Amino acid sequence: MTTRTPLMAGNWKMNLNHLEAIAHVQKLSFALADKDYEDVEVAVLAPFTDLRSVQTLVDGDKLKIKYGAQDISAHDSGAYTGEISGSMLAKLRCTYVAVGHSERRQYHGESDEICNAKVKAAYLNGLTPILCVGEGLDVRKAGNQVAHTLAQLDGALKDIPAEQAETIVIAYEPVWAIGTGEVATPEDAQEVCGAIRRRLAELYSQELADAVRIQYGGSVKSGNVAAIMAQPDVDGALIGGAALDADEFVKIVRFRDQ
Ligand SMILES: O=C(CO)COP(=O)(O)O
Repeated sequence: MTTRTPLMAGNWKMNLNHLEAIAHVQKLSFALADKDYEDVEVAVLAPFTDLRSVQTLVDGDKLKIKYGAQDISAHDSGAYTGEISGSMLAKLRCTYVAVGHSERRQYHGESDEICNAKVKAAYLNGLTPILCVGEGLDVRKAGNQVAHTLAQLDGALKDIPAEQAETIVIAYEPVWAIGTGEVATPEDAQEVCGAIRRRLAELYSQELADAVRIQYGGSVKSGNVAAIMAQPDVDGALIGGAALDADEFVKIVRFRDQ
């Protein structure tokens, strides 16, 4: 049985300017000890304008925290005003990039095809995509959460070879649980995360499926993280609001103590 290192990633969304980002990462670095990183990977997904500052801090102080972006252009370079390319993110030594967050799907019209192109752009530049999938409330009420989420997964992974897909991180984020305080039950999270892993086994191989980390995201806090992490197919969390509070984020990283 493969052991998967849990990934606790804070998605700052459109919060923390570059000065606040420095203060926040410094706070995290003071609070987190070497032993916190022994069996957990810690990452922050920062706004583009923060990334250079975060990089300088992480490099200068040799911090173990990883960082990445919240979006990536599907294009390599050229006349795409306002876009940020994968090579620009790679130059800033980002490890991760979120793809297809529900807020991008909802407010920026990102389809599964666009997510697929962005996953490809991430791999082209040596970045690890955190592919976000998950259903809205209507779909959940109709009981179609698994089919809906797996269709998003299939769409985003189209033509992605196993050598790439084996490093992907999938974040299952039910839209109705994001920023609402309405956390999915651990059983809800396990149902869909388990289905995602089985689909990865069908699309690729059991070995690959066993290696891929699947996060849960949606109103994760220090008080509910342990029960969610206890589920066999949940390998980490993608944390929004609670990641903006450094003390709370550290408690989430230390989920085994909660
Ligand atoms: O969208 C999320 C992380 O990407 C979850 O946000 P909240 O933790 O604020 O619900």
